[in-house]
Formats: sequence, structure tokens, C-alpha cells
Amino acid sequence: MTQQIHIVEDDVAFGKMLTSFLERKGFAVSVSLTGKNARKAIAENNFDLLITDLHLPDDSGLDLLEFSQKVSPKTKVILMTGYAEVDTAVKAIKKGALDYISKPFRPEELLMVIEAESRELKTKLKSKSEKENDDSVAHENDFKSTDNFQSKPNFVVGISESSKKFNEYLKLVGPTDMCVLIQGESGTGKEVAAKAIHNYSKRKDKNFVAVDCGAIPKEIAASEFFGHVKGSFTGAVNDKKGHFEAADGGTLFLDEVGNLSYENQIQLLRALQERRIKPVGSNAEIDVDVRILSATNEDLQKAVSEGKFREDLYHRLNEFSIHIPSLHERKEDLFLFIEYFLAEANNSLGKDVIGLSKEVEEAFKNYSWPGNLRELKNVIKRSVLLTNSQFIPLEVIPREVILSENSKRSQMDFSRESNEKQLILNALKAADFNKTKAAKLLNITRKTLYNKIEQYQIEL
Ligand SMILES: Nc1ncnc2c1ncn2[C@@H]1O[C@H](COP(=O)(O)OP(=O)(O)OP(=O)(O)O)[C@@H](O)[C@H]1O
Repeated sequence: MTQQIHIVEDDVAFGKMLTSFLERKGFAVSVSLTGKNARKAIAENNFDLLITDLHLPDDSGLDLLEFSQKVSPKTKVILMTGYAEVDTAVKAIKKGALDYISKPFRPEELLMVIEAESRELKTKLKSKSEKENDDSVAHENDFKSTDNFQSKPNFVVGISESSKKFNEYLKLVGPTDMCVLIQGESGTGKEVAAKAIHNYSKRKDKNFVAVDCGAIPKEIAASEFFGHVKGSFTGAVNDKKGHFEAADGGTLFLDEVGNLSYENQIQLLRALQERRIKPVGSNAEIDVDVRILSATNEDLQKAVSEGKFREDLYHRLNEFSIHIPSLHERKEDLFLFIEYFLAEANNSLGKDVIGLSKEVEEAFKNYSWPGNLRELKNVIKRSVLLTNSQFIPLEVIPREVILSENSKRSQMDFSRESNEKQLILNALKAADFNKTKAAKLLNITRKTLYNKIEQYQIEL
């Protein structure tokens, strides 16, 4: 079936360009120029995908994301951001956006993001239907990746002390039946860690069911977790198994567990205590044997002290806790991950890129990677797509990676000469040696740039 895409973009020409490109690729595309029109369109249609600018004259992409999640929960959302807005983009991912793409981008990059997500979805739906062999069982909200970890034995363990330690913990706690709370920033690999725990356990041949608690509207959470019987509420046209039954004998991974409403927390706690569930609208109770792993990127203890998360549930979920370090804290592992993601990208895109150019290597080392492994993986994949030589050149790297961290630092630390010279060189290269553009990137005047070029005797 043709995928329906809605673009929200106030730049008419850019919107048109994206539309005709995506239509040529076989998508059905419509466009809104304002947030107001977009809201109307979202409420009236069941778009598969919404691609929205972060800044609109009358609205914000983040608010549109929330609106869309409420009125059309199945619509996936991709945000288009300006460079240096990664922090906001990461916030959007935490709120449930599928991905973000930094402007300026080429339409091929957007297509790659869309195709990667539809591929993941298809594989997932396929493996679901194979496993469950029952059409009435649907876990529509479970769009998290359920890659088979065993088929990828080469996941990176890392050489940094913190990586070695947390991987030891995974091995240690894996074979037990303890509930584990995995904490770490967004994109650090919490789901990969949960899958590893599952694979180290005796449950490994049973299902691993991942549920994104942040994506389930609280009104339907009980039916998602415990299932429902036909006719129990409007829209319940078939009996439906819930996540607990789907994970029976195996592992249930609750991602973003801090996002569960208070009422849903009580229901979950009861199910964990009694090891029994009751589908919505049914009188019969069903015994379930499920190991719970959960993950959060917020401070759950703080949520407990503020009364937002139940203390009894917190202790139940947290029989053992594992902290996954951010990529920034495990810089020694950076090049292992780069190698791994490069091989993965070459493989999936049919390319043969050997590595990073020296300048890109430098830029990667200096960047703080706020979106962690997910951001690194995306940046590498997009860059591999755009690289037509053996080594990834600076030109294909998103500007925020080249500049934001350095330029932030430069405001505080502009006196460090080598740093400054490198920064200016990077900006010049990124701007194709156009000085006006380079000055803009650096956030300095053209005159200052000329002075600096002279001061450092940069040859142009
Ligand atoms: N050890 C690893 N080796 C290779 N790839 C990894 C590893 N850990 C994570 N990844 C990759 O990094 C990306 C982010 O990982 P994952 O989805 O597990 O993060 P997360 O912390 O669960 O994110 P979120 O908080 O947004 O749910 C995924 O594409 C995953 O395949």
C-alpha cells in the first residue's frame, strides 16, 4: 500500500522539492505550510509519516509531535532541524519522534531515513506474525527494534573501563531471574543491553517483547499490557493478547518506564506481584511467567521522591540496576563503534567506504555526541551514503558535528590557539572556502575571520 506522507514546511520551494522527490519514489505526499493547517490535516487523515520543520511561524515541531501522538498515534514523526539543534532533536526522540534530520540535507538522506524505518517495521511485523501466528494479536505500539541479537554476535563490547564493567554486569545478572533497571541517556544502547540480558538467560529461546511505554496512550495501556476480549469496548472487534501473554516464558522489556501513568503503574505492580493478569473485559485470570527488564533515561529516584513514580514499583523493577555510560564518557570506545557502524552502513548500502578522513576523525573526537550511539550510527550511515571516495570527507558531515561543540567551546576558550586554528580550518572547508559562509558558521564577523586567517597564516 502506498505510504501517506505529510510534510509541514513553511519554505514553499523546499516543501515542493521534497514533495516531487518523494512522489517520484512512490509515496503519496501532501504539504501544510502552517501548524494550523497541519493540525487539521493530521486530525482528518491517518498519515503513515509526518515530516515537520522544528520552527513554524505559528507552531513548533515539538508541539505538533505531541498533537499527532494524541490524535493519530500510529503516525510516525520525523523532525527537520537546523544545525546545532541536536539537543532539541534528542528531546524530540525522547518524546517519541522516529528520527530527526538536520538541515540542509539532500532528499536522498531523507529517503534513507524513511526506508530504514519502513524496513525495520516490515521485518518486525514479519517476525511478529511468524511468532504469534495469530492475526488478532497486534502490538501496534511496539515499534521498538527487536533485532535478533544472536544474529549479530559482533556487537561492540568496548575497551573502556566503564564499558567492560557494565558488560560484566550484563553477563552476571543475565542468567538470574532478577528484574533489572537499565539507566542511561537516550541512544546509549539500553535496548541492546536488555536483549543481551535476555540472551544470557535461560529464557533466550522464548520471546523478547519490547514495549515503548512512552508511546502508549494511558487509556489503552491496560489493553496493550493485558489484552482484551472482543466487545469489551468500542473498537475491540477481536480478542487480543497483551504484551504479558506475548512474553510468557520470556522477557518483557519496558522502555521509558518512567512515562507510565500512575494508574498504569498500579496495574503493572499488581500483575508483577500476583504473576497473573486479567484481560480487559474478561473474568478469567491468566498465569504468566515473565521476567521484567526496564529502562529509563530520567532520574527515576527523583520521580519517586516527587511522587510521580510509585516507590513500591520502583523497588520491584530495580532488583538490580545497570548504568550505561554516555558515548561522551566512553570516548576510548569511539573508534570501535565507528568501525562497527561503518561496516554496517557499507553492508546495507552496498558501499565500500574504508574509513574517515583525518579531518572527520578530528571532528568526531571533538564532538560530544548528545544523541549517543544512535546519533553516531545515523551520522555514519548518512555520510557513507553521500561519500563517493574511499574516505568520508568533511563536506558530508552534518554541520553540528563539525561546529557546535567546537564553537561553543570557542566562545569560552577561544584563546587556545591550536584549537582555534583547527576550528577555522574546519569551517572554511565546510563552507567550501567561502569566507562569508565560514564566518557565519563560526558565529564571528567576516572581519574577525580575516584577522584570524592572517594571525594563523592560513593559506587559502
Ligand atoms: N553495543 C552495541 N554495539 C553496536 N551497536 C549498538 C550497541 N549498543 C547500541 N547500539 C546501536 O545504537 C542504537 C541505539 O541503541 P538502543 O536503541 O539500544 O538505545 P536506547 O538507549 O534503548 O535508546 P532510547 O533511550 O532512545 O530508547 C541502535 O541502533 C543500536 O543498534
